[in-house]
Amino acid sequence: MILVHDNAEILAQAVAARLITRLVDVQAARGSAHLVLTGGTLGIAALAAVAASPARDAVDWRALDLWWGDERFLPAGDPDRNETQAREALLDQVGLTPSRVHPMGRAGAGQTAEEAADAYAAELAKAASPEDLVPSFDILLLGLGPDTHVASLFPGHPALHEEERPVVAVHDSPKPPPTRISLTFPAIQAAREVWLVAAGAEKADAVHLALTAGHLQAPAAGARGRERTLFLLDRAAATRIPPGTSP
Ligand SMILES: O=C(O)[C@H](O)[C@@H](O)[C@H](O)[C@H](O)COP(=O)(O)O
Repeated sequence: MILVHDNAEILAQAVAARLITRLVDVQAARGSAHLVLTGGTLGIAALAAVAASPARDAVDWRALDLWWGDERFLPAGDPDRNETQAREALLDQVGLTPSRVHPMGRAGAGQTAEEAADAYAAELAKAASPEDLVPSFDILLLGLGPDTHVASLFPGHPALHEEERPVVAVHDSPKPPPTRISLTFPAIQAAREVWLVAAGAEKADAVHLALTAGHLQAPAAGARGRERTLFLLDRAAATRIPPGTSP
């Protein structure tokens, strides 16, 4: 489903409202929820909007498992880490269960990016059903790069071809910093719902490709959930959507 809002600010507010409502519904049905966060301007703005929402604490934050779709492989606390930005925007303001917050590895902690990716895969497997590699994520948020990247899956990079491992290290990222950790398509596509969030004219072509191309040409074309896929856009990012297409 494609939803278009007037501008980035309203989009962030609408994503926040939708996220709160969906988490409340999932927790009512299953008692807990798994949410995968993204970095990027909109991804963080949506978290800040959740933090400011009067309905925020309708979510049972103690019964929420938080994961990341990707991470910049930087030292703990580095302001450019998606984890740091998520903590500042929301996580430090709500009563999460610390053991249910699952940040990806940090540089300078004695692990290579590869070792950190393997450690994350083990953490995912531990939280998953015995036959699965990752938990059944209820909502997996993704931002969208102008080059159609999602998480840290960049066009032309080997991570696009990973069909087994749920998490990989990424080097030479065209978007700084160069070293990252990312979920792969198998992990992303294991999610019940994938919500792709994008705003700005510079994303319009990427949105078009995300709806019309293959995932090896445009990684965002692989951003699909098992049960539902939402493209949550502002008008400027939605100008090149071919009539009648949906994710
Ligand atoms: O670590 C990251 O950089 C993000 O996870 C990345 O995938 C981001 O979501 C997109 O690049 C969109 O970012 P903007 O919304 O800032 O354009």
